[in-house]
Amino acid sequence: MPFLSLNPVNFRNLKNETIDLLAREVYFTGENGQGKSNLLEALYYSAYGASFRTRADSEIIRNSESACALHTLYREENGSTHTTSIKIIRNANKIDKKIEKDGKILHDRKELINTMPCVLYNHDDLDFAVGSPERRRFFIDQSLSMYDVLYIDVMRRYKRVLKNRNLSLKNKAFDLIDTYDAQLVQNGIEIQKKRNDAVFSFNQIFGRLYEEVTGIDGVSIRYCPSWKKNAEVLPSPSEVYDIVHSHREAERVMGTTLTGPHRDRIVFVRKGSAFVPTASTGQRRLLALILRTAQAVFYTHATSKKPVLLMDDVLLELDPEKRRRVTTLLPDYDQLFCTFLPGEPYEHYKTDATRVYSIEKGNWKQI
Ligand SMILES: Nc1ncnc2c1ncn2[C@@H]1O[C@H](COP(=O)(O)OP(=O)(O)OP(=O)(O)O)[C@@H](O)[C@H]1O
Repeated sequence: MPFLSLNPVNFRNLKNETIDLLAREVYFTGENGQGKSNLLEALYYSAYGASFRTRADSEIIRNSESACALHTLYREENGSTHTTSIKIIRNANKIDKKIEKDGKILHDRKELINTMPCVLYNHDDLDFAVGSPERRRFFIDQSLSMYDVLYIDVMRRYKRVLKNRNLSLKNKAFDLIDTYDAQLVQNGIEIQKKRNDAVFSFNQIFGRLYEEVTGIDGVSIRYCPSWKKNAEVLPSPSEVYDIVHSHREAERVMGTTLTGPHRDRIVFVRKGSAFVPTASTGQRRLLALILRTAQAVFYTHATSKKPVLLMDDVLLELDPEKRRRVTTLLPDYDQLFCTFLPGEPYEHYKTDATRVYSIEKGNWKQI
């Protein structure tokens, strides 16, 4: 599934031309603020129909323009080539988005799933180690949503019922709560099970990789579901109902749903204790980086397909030895895109087949 070419049109500062991506490794090098991350963002947007940097699609349209587009050509494993085309149009107060695959309109961006699965390594990943519990839930949800349409569906159903239930609690429409509970429990249990299985699979990969890079053994990921029976066993539906009901009075007072997957926690542990509070900044950064590698391996285990890796300046902060270890432990990939600042030793990593572009003011030139 490698990208063969990308044609941005009015996408941030990128020039409106087609960039040839026909290589297993493509490097973008340039000073800060020239458009390297914009290129990675354009590739990611083509793969998922959304940005990893902003939720506001209006931001990606070039200043002073009213619409932008991204056209890609990519190849599937069987050798067939396909196209995607995404148009984003600013209309009065709203944004219209039109996604096409091989010229056919897709009504939901989830239909892009598995087209060009991208695993993105970037600065903000540090949040997975030190940010709020929501960020770690996001990571697990994203890992599952990369290949499992049913997970996307169940998450959407859960979020919808949660929103309605919270609204009823806030408006004191308590007679509706029983109906919402049935949907909350049913969808919530499905999410818990998939998250539990995903964390189990991550642990088959993560601890070993982390030890190979840092020398620290025994670091693992612990899933702490909001609805729990004990540390090992997820509760049955009737037990979940009991948990939900036992919070009813408190919820009436607070006006919000107090239990469920939206309150799940995911923590890094070592020898039974939380690992992050005692980890150094470098060790925290590596947690996030290795987590991305584990995400790529997880995807390949689940689908037998290799992802595209997008690496945005992530090697920059590592010392040379850690860099070497991280790069030798990169997961199997179909294609790799990597950004570098001028002066970074990208020559060490490149092969004869690597395509290197220098990026300046949104323009690219092969070097
Ligand atoms: N909507 C937009 N319209 C026009 N230009 C934009 C828009 N959004 C961002 N830019 C420009 O894109 C440039 C930022 O590019 P990008 O984030 O890709 O930098 P970079 O090359 O990755 O640098 P760094 O190494 O600092 O991350 C800035 O010059 C910014 O002004």
